[in-house]
Amino acid sequence: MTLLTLPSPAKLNLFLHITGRRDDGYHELQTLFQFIDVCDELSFTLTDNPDISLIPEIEGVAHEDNLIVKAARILEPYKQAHQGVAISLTKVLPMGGGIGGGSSNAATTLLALNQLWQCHLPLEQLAQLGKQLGADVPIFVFGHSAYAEGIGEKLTQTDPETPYYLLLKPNCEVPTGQIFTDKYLTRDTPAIRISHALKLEGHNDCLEVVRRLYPEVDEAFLWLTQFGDAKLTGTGACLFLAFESIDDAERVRASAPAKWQTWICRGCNTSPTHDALNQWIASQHT
Ligand SMILES: C[C@](O)(CO)[C@H](O)COP(=O)(O)OP(=O)(O)OC[C@H]1O[C@@H](n2ccc(N)nc2=O)[C@H](O)[C@@H]1O
Ligand SMILES: Nc1ncnc2c1ncn2[C@@H]1O[C@H](COP(=O)(O)OP(=O)(O)OP(=O)(O)O)[C@@H](O)[C@H]1O
Repeated sequence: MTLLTLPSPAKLNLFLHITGRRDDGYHELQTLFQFIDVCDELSFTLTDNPDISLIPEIEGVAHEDNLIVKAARILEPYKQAHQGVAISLTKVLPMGGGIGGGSSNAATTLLALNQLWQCHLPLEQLAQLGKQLGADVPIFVFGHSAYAEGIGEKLTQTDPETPYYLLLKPNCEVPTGQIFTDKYLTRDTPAIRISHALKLEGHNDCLEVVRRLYPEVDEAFLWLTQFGDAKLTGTGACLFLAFESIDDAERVRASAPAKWQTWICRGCNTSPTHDALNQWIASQHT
């Protein structure tokens, strides 16, 4: 029985500029992605029947709508084996948080089944397949911090600093589509050069719209701003603040109102999924 267990991390958008809107309604972005070591966990066991099972299902998400199942279905035509897969999920990452949990789960599934089903697809092809499931899937497939353009799929690998972060989830979920269709969203931030991206004190163009629509985010943003340069990730709802020391981060966390979920985490420039997968591959060859 082959068992592969992988972490499925969250991402932060260290900045997110919206530079335009395409004819299909999708937005042109310039953003800097970094992973954090807050993760869901997915376990994959090959089975003798061709089914794709998932335990537990996510409440409110139908089996075939789950991005884990969708990712497995996308890979099915490429599999060299007749086996199906039993997947178990430990969900930690809040949904509608702007930290990309669903996209991360999809990418982790693509990476795991590419090995277990012996599909032998290169990362570029996995990312291309994953893009159909969400704009954030390619970065999780690629597995290295990157500066992104296009709708988030044109990636340039980079290595930003890896501070500690206090991640804070206000008591609400923000649907990505709602923010991108808001008429007050800034869509004309001047494009920057890639070479400037790492030196940039960038901002998130979604912040003002999210604060106006979600008073919970506004309140949490004002609270976190007392301690430094608080930022929104993606289209929210999560906010984050960087710290040089874990003790400083812990002190601020200790004073956070109990109604908000908080995590202390560390930025990582390689995805924990890839670290674990590489270890597993190495163990298969010994
Ligand atoms: C905001 C980010 O999280 C930044 O990393 C992503 O761009 C969003 O990625 P995602 O959640 O995977 O988004 P998708 O599931 O592809 O899209 C959700 C909805 O957001 C809008 N959307 C998304 C990405 C983008 N570049 N422009 C858009 O206008 C579209 O209306 C789409 O229907
Ligand atoms: N495996 C999954 N994990 C989380 N959400 C899923 C999953 N499969 C489907 N979904 C759906 O995707 C929606 C978005 O979830 P997700 O956790 O990716 O939010 P998000 O962090 O705001 O995403 P993003 O940062 O990509 O905008 C959920 O509300 C849920 O309906």
